[in-house]
Amino acid sequence: MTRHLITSAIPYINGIKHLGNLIGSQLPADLFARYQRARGQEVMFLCATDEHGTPAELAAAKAGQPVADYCAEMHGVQAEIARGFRLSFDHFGRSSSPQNHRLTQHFAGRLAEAGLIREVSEKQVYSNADGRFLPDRYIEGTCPNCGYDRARGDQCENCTKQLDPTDLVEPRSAISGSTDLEVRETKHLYLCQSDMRDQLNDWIDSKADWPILTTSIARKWLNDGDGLQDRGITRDLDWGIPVKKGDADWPGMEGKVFYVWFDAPIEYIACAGEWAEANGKSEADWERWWRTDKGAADVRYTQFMGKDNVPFHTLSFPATILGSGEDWKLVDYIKSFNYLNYDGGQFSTSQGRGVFMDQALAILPSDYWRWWLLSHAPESSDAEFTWENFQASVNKDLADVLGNFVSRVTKFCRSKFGEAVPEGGVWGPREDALIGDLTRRLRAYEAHMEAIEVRKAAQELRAIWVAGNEYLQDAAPWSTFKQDPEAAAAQIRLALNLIRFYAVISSPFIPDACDQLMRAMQSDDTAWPEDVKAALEGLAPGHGFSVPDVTFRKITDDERAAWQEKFAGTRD
Ligand SMILES: Nc1ncnc2c1ncn2[C@@H]1O[C@H](COP(=O)(O)OP(=O)(O)OP(=O)(O)O)[C@@H](O)[C@H]1O
Ligand SMILES: [Zn+2]
Repeated sequence: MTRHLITSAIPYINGIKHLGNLIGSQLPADLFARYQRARGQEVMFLCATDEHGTPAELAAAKAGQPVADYCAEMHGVQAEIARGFRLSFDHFGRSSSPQNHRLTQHFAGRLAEAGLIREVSEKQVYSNADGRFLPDRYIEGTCPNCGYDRARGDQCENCTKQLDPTDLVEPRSAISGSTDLEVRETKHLYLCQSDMRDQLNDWIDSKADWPILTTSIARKWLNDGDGLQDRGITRDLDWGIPVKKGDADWPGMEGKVFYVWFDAPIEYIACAGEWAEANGKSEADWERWWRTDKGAADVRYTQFMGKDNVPFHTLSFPATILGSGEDWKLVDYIKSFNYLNYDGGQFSTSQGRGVFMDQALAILPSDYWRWWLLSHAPESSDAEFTWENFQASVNKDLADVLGNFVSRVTKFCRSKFGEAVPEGGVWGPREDALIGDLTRRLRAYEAHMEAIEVRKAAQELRAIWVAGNEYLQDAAPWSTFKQDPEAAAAQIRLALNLIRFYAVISSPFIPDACDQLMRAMQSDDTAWPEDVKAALEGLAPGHGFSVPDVTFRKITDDERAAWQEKFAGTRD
């Protein structure tokens, strides 16, 4: 048995996530976790909300709430929506947890002892009216590049140029609007990533099996200009993890917090501690997933994320782990994704453009979305969500192929043989051929799932559903029945068993529908079909079943048109 530690990039707290976020991280991670559990492996699947940083503070201010309250509420909202999409996290934690505070301070202390943190004096904008420094988005002004008058301290939204707060012309505070600003010297901590460049380079070089998307982004930053840059890991903010060396104060760093990108990945580890606390487990119980000196040596760790998160996971976080000199588990495989775009443009949380997870669930059950998103995952290039494509895939794959098979088989059996698996007849060459075909396809499906080739796995699964339909079409039990009811019974016995077989193997993609099919087949035998023939004899003659309600319905043209119009603009 393999032990799989699986983490999804942790979604930022400042709003409900869109379908791009979902397919770029949480959903494929869930697919992999469900698959490994179905294969009998031990899985620890963790995710959390990413709660620190200026966007959270500003979103809370906009909502008129203290930032801690805002984050607690939004965490609840995101957790509820994750349940709606059947994301099977073992724990959905929070980067603001006490566990993450302790661990982040611990790592900073270890890195300082190892000489991997240096103090840098830098110039920052200070607002006299607000009595504070104005990092990143706390400052607005005119872009020196394009003249846009609402550029922010970290970036101009108009021309996309990356800025520093001191670059802005006629700067003002985003909090009070005050222009009574001055540039002051302040000290910050930098993680000496450049000292670890060779070590990181060797580590990346050893990952020959990683997706090119992952390694190419890592190499770009390793070799960019003068090579890997040191990164500021502290900020002048109130909300965040106070800068400390372990549990000791850090002289000169009073009132500062760690930068969100320093503490966010550490939450992957802290989240396991939160899981232990929430489930009455011990320290040893979570450390056996994370400490190679405490039982995690045989763990395989896989991370899932969109491409913009790759530098932090291939360089910064490994630098933190390696630099600590402690035996923490390093990631074994990083599955990264390109972007899913929305109907000719980009999904955008800040502009409210696209379909958001709550809106998706309000119009259709999660399986419809899971199937479309996973079967169109942006793996080799960016992908695009269009309503036409969504309608076509759902109607064809889910309604016409899978749903129709279930409905025809169960209804035909009920009308001719009653609501139990019929007895009589034997299987012949046609059934042998089908079993041979299904066996080959199932092994291919397993290989794609192991390799986390999401689209290929979906294609193979669809082909397995199609094979059942073709068999049914070819065997035509409704005609056979007229001359040879026994032969028709054997065909339908196979087809009913195929429904259970489908429910078992499709469950990582469409778990609710599969639960429904298992109930209809009155079976709780979810064992993975190692031997396809044996699996197709699992439901013996006389085993009861019921005709399920419509498994998947079709999306009408009117619905498609209405949704297209409803989601054409932006959400407020
Ligand atoms: N359009 C997209 N397609 C696929 N993955 C995406 C897309 N946009 C963001 N992601 C990924 O979603 C995950 C969660 O992202 P996060 O909550 O940090 O939002 P984000 O990257 O700020 O995106 P946005 O501002 O659009 O919400 C990350 O792994 C990110 O790389
Ligand atoms: Zn600009």
